[in-house]
Amino acid sequence: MSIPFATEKQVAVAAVRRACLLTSSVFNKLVKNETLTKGDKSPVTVGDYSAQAVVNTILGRAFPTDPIVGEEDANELRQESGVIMRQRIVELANETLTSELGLGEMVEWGLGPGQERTPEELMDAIDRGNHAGGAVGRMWTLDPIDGTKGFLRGEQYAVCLALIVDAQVQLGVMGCPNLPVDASNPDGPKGCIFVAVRGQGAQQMAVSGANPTPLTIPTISGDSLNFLESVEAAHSSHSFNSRVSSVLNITRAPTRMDSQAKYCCLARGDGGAYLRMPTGVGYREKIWDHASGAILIEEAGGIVTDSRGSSLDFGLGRTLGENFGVVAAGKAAHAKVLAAVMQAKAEEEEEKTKARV
Ligand SMILES: Nc1ncnc2c1ncn2[C@@H]1O[C@H](COP(=O)(O)O)[C@@H](OP(=O)(O)O)[C@H]1O
Ligand SMILES: [Mg+2]
Repeated sequence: MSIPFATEKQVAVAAVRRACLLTSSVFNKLVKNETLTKGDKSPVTVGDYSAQAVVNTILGRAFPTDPIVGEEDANELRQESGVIMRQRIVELANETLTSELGLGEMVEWGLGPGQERTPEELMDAIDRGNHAGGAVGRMWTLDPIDGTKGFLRGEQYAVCLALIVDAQVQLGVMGCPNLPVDASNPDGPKGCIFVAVRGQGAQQMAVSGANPTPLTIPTISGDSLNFLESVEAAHSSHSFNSRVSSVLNITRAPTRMDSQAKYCCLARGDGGAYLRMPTGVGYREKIWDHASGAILIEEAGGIVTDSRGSSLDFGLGRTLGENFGVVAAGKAAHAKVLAAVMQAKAEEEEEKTKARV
């Protein structure tokens, strides 16, 4: 009997690995004209666009009928003002698609020497990420550089790809090129890929594929629980998390980190819980910011819900339309953390009411 999603896993790991090599090559080296600000005020770089071009090209070749929900689109690049960025993206994407990595995946997936794509093909590949999402059928979701702000600061970022079937995440692959392989040796080797397949467990490996290691979230006792949270206070309320820490008598400072690398760290026990609390009304979390992280945690033996305890619903389109925030933790810690979140919310509400009267 064949192993479910074996080909999908192989293709997704190859695509994420190439995107990791690409993004590492521009990491810390971006120059003027290689970054722009999107309509929602968030930054996007030639790294984000070219990584999406590469991953979507590989997926388009391996699974031509699968739709993709990707973070970026090529609208800005198709304008006259996007010419310089477009040229650089074409150069980076082709360098990556044609490189000979000796990984045995070349010809079949349209990779390797002589496989250059035209600028039009690469812009179309980026725009293959325009799918609206939904609850029925297969679709991939891609964040080519999650944590673009971390990427620009020279800190953490992740290439995140997941396969969703009928609204359930079945496969998640995350590449964290700047994450230490071993958290207890922060100055040691960096660059990890995390893989999870529904019912088949979670793994960490080197970007090369070497040293695959199964991951299980360790049971963390009350005293040593600590939080992982966003660096950006605009993405997740630091003050609310500190209120939750007080409820739980947590004295350790939270570990602040950009991107879904937080889920990866939680899966290997480098933190006790990931808390993401909305900072204001209106923002809806995007499916590409959570799909691969959520399956990694579940397959490593943990639980992921929103801040009200509901499961994340990946079948409502490009956003997690009905969810508010995220609470992820090992099985033993999750209920405790969720209860503390509820209590902290009630206390906050009470203080607001008192302040009004
Ligand atoms: N107001 C907001 N609230 C929550 N998340 C937000 C947000 N504005 C942007 N984001 C998302 O936060 C992601 C980064 O998360 P984190 O803070 O954990 O690193 C961004 O991903 P990109 O960097 O891919 O744009 C973006 O999708
Ligand atoms: Mg993102």
